[in-house]
Parts: sequence; structure tokens; C-alpha cells
Amino acid sequence: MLIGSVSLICGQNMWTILRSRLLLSGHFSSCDVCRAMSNHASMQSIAKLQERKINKLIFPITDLEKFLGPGVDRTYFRLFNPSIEQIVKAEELFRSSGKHVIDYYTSAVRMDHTPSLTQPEVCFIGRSNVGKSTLIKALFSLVPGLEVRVSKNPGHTKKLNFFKAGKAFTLVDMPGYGYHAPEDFTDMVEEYLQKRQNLKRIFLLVDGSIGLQKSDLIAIEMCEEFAKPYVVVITKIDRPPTGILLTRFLEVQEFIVNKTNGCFPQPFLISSTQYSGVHLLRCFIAHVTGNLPSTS
Ligand SMILES: Nc1nc2c(ncn2[C@@H]2O[C@H](COP(=O)(O)OP(=O)(O)OP(=O)(O)O)[C@@H](O)[C@H]2O)c(=O)[nH]1
Ligand SMILES: [Mg+2]
Repeated sequence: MLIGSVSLICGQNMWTILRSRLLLSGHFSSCDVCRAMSNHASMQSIAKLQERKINKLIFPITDLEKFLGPGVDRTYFRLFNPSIEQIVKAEELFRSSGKHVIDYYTSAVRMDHTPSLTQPEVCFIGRSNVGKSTLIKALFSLVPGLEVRVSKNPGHTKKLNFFKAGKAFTLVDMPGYGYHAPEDFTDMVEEYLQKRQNLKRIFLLVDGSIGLQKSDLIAIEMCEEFAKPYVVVITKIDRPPTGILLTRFLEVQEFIVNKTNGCFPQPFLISSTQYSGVHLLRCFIAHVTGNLPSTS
């Protein structure tokens, strides 16, 4: 899974080149520039920040690692360690263009209502309110006008919602489990997870303040039983104090390594509101769907 690396993650020369490439590149319209500069959604927008801040945004683990002693096993912290160039290239898959249209496709309430699509698919599961829809919204934040509905009220997403990124991949937003889950949740979700042929990866979201709950353990058991590859994403990392987040992260990491077989050993850290970890996750999605270009 280790795909390419950069010596100092963001070596000075690499960033000088990246900055000039991004800022001078013809890929960005003036509208893109305005939007991108107002938040940290794109690599272009963060290229102007200090290197330390860029590092924290792309690799949020950087912020936690510094509190750990030298004895802590860091083997899996950066198992997925793409180069900056790969991250920049992967971002293109999350922009709509004439040839690569990104849009909401359809919704389904049962497996036999799901669209027959052949492109690789990834889906997002987790407790209600954990931030599934908001994460999809952040991933697609570079697509003007794309609506992904989110709510502060748990149980908001009621169907499997399919978002197509051209012919490259499909992202599927799902209803949450636990509090306010739809009554037919099990019928809707289990069969999809078990039988969907083109499903390449399940992203299982866990709240960074709360950590793994009983319902998450049931979901993990289900992924294990169906022998589907899955990944844990720790969400809302902007909320908890660092000590709490670090504890939750280490708990999740230890659980994955010691108690699971099909889970990718590196949990991803995400703040969808601040875009921390979003660039890395875009790149990981490109990777697991077979769309990540090799470095030139
Ligand atoms: N601070 C912060 N809030 C977040 C983040 N992600 C989501 N939220 C908030 O959490 C609430 C729930 O977000 P949703 O994305 O709708 O959650 P969901 O998992 O899709 O919920 P259901 O559809 O009900 O299962 C909303 O109020 C979001 O604004 C984050 O990274 N940071
Ligand atoms: Mg939702």
C-alpha cells in the first residue's frame, strides 16, 4: 500500500515548484481561484500557506505525532504516503469538466433499486450524525453547484445516494446507524454491502470526540463477515482537545491492528469543515478505485 513518498513530505524545492505550477496553471478559472482562496478546499488554496500549516492540513497526524514519545509504534501512521504531485493529480478527479462530469446520479432504498454501474464504487457508513454527508460535500467542494444535503439532526440521510465522478468512480452516501436510523436500515444497507460487485472500499466513519461505540463494533463485524475491505475515518477532528483526539486515534489504531483482518491499518483523520485530511482522502479514493496516476 505504500505508494511513493517524498523525502521531507514537503521539501522546500517541491513546494516552490508546486506553488508556481498551481498558481500559474491554466487549470483554474478565476471563479475557482476566488472560491479556492476563501477556504482550504483545494491544493491551490493551501499552496500559499506556510509549510507547517500545509503539512498539518494534508497530514493531520503531524499535529498528533509530536505529542508521542519515541517508543510509540508509528508503523502504520503513514502507510498511505503519496507524493504531493499525486495528491495534486488526484484532485483533478474531484473537479467537474466537459469530459468528466461530477453529479448526483440517483437514490435507492433497496439493493434491487441500485443503479447498475460498472465503475469502481466506495461508500460511507457510520453512526447517524458522524459526518458522512458533510465529508462527501467536502470531497466534492470543488464542484460548483453540487448539492449534498447535511443536517445537524441525526437520521437525515434516508436513502443510498449515488454521486458519479464521470467514468472514474461513484461515491455512495448512506443512512446512519444507531440513533434515528431508518427502520429498514438493515435491509437497505446490509445487502448492498454484501452483494455490490463494484464496491471497492467501505469508509467507516467514527467521531473523533467519541471514538468506537458498540454500534461501530457491529458494523466492523459486518465488514469482516462480508470480507469487504474497509477503512476507518476519524471525523470532526477540529472539535476535541488534542489529548482526547490522540487517545481516540490510538484506541482505534490499536483495535484495527489487533482485532481486525480486513481493515486498512491506518485510520484517516478528517475535519470536513476545515478540510484537514480531505486532500489525502481524495488521493486515497483515487488510489483504491484504480485512478491514481503514478508520479512522472
Ligand atoms: N465541527 C465539525 N462539524 C462537522 C464535521 N462534519 C460534520 N459536521 C457536522 O455534523 C452534523 C452532521 O453532519 P452530517 O454530515 O449530516 O452527518 P451524517 O453522518 O450524514 O448524518 P445522517 O445522515 O443523519 O446519518 C452537521 O451539523 C455537520 O455540520 C466536521 O468535520 N467538523
Ligand atoms: Mg447524511
